[in-house]
Amino acid sequence: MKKYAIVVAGGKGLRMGGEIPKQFIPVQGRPVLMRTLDAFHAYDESVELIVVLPVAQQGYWNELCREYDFRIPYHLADGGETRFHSVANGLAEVPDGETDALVSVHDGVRPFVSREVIAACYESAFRERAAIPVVEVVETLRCLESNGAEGDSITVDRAQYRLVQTPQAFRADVLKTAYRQEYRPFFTDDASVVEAMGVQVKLVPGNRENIKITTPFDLKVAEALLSD
Ligand SMILES: Nc1ccn([C@@H]2O[C@H](COP(=O)(O)OP(=O)(O)OP(=O)(O)O)[C@@H](O)[C@H]2O)c(=O)n1
Ligand SMILES: C[C@](O)(CO)[C@H](O)COP(=O)(O)O
Repeated sequence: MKKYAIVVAGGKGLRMGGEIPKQFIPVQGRPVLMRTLDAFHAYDESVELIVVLPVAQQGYWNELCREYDFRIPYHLADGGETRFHSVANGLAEVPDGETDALVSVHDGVRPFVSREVIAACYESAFRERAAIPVVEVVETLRCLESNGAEGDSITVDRAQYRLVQTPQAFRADVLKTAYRQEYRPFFTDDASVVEAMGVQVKLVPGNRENIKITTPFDLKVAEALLSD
């Protein structure tokens, strides 16, 4: 069965700030995005990788690939206005009609996804059509009431919630059909897009190290995870 992985790195990284886009920042000497692609290649060399990058960053990325002698093959697609649009651009690189192919979508800034989680997502998507990794909430959770004022909130049952990670894996035809929908602001991941057309999404256990490098603090965590 053919497997694709769309690795999205088309965002602006506003919460990270800084000169270098966060997907290119070296962590323990290797750029984040390369580490993410390494993880998929280590899982299965036959996975076809599709990297989504803003047009303005593609030249810099090509330079980095030369500098680091990065040889893992991949297709390149252009970043879009939102994550939804970036995924849609990546999905255009997956040929139509490969009805039994599987496609996963992974954040380029989640380099610590485990091989087991990647495997579990593809395997579950093969059986169930759609699968995403999640982890339990380990802190007490409060819901802000009506106007979101901090004094006006209640504790909710954390057992009823999960934190969502990527890769999010799907049968190719399901994902392609879902991404023909009009963009809606609550499409913050791929599961929400697929669910909007009535497909149920299976949850599989994620790995807690699979953080989304979003803020400068996350970079410190990433350095620490690699220093063991
Ligand atoms: N237009 C966009 C927006 C986001 N992403 C990707 O989606 C993933 C998750 O987004 P996030 O980490 O929040 O990245 P940014 O949108 O870049 O961050 P911020 O919201 O801080 O600007 C990232 O790999 C990001 O590059 C993308 O491909 N295209
Ligand atoms: C897809 C995602 O990483 C799952 O947790 C997340 O929804 C991306 O959200 P962001 O606000 O664009 O970081």
